[in-house]
Amino acid sequence: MEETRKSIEKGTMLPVMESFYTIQGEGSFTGCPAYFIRLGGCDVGCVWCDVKESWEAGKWPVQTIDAIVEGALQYPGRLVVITGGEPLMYDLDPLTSLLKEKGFTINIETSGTHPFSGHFDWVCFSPKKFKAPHESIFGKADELKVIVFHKSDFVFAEKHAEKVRKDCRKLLQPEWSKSEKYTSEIINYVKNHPDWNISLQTHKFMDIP
Ligand SMILES: C[S@@+](CC[C@H](N)C(=O)[O-])C[C@H]1O[C@@H](n2cnc3c(N)ncnc32)[C@H](O)[C@@H]1O
Ligand SMILES: Nc1nc2[nH]cc(C(=O)O)c2c(=O)[nH]1
Ligand code: SF4
Ligand SMILES: [Mg+2]
Repeated sequence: MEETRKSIEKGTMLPVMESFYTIQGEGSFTGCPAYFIRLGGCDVGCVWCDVKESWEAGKWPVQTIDAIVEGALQYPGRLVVITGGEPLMYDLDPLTSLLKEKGFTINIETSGTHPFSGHFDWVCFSPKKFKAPHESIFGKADELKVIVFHKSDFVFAEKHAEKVRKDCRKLLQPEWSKSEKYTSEIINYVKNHPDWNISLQTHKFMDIP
């Protein structure tokens, strides 16, 4: 028990809610086959979160990083997406080092609310009103993906855009249940603010994980 706790703290064992080979549905890598590793545990509490069952870390089996990487190696794709839950609740240095050793391209989906760790080829930063980001995310983000659930989210998006790198891609993604209302507003916004692009949750249209 104590050994497991220590291993989680070191990042050599991690709680895994699920892992699955699918098509990246969102963001810059939309359409790319990828192996998703969904770590358990999140303390952000987004009211519209589409994986609330991930929040309680203790609910999910703890796996060694060797077992996690072995799972990824079973599929032909060499792109891994680490998501959650909130993956940066854990030290991701050991897992990403091992994945890199095996030749994977490694992307992360994060709210950026915890100190940054790990080595990534692409960092998707999706800031949340429910918990402020940790300063360490701003220099790391390759993609700023803001979920639009309320009209105030456009201002929220611009506020975060001021803090990321100049070459960071800026994406607006409609919150799934409010898609009908906000997709048209996002289209208008992007046409008038061409430095922003649209991201949709295309896996939900395709009805795949
Ligand atoms: C479930 S989160 C896990 C990773 C991390 N906790 C985060 O929020 O970035 C993965 C992505 O799904 C987005 N997302 C979650 N629920 C959504 C919803 N109902 N509609 C649209 N996007 C959603 C998040 O903003 C994030 O970009
Ligand atoms: N297909 C697919 N693409 C995704 N992109 C980000 C996801 C996530 O939940 O982090 C996700 C997901 O759950 N499925
Ligand atoms: S930060 Fe991500 S996993 Fe956590 S509640 Fe928000 S959308 Fe869900
Ligand atoms: Mg998802």
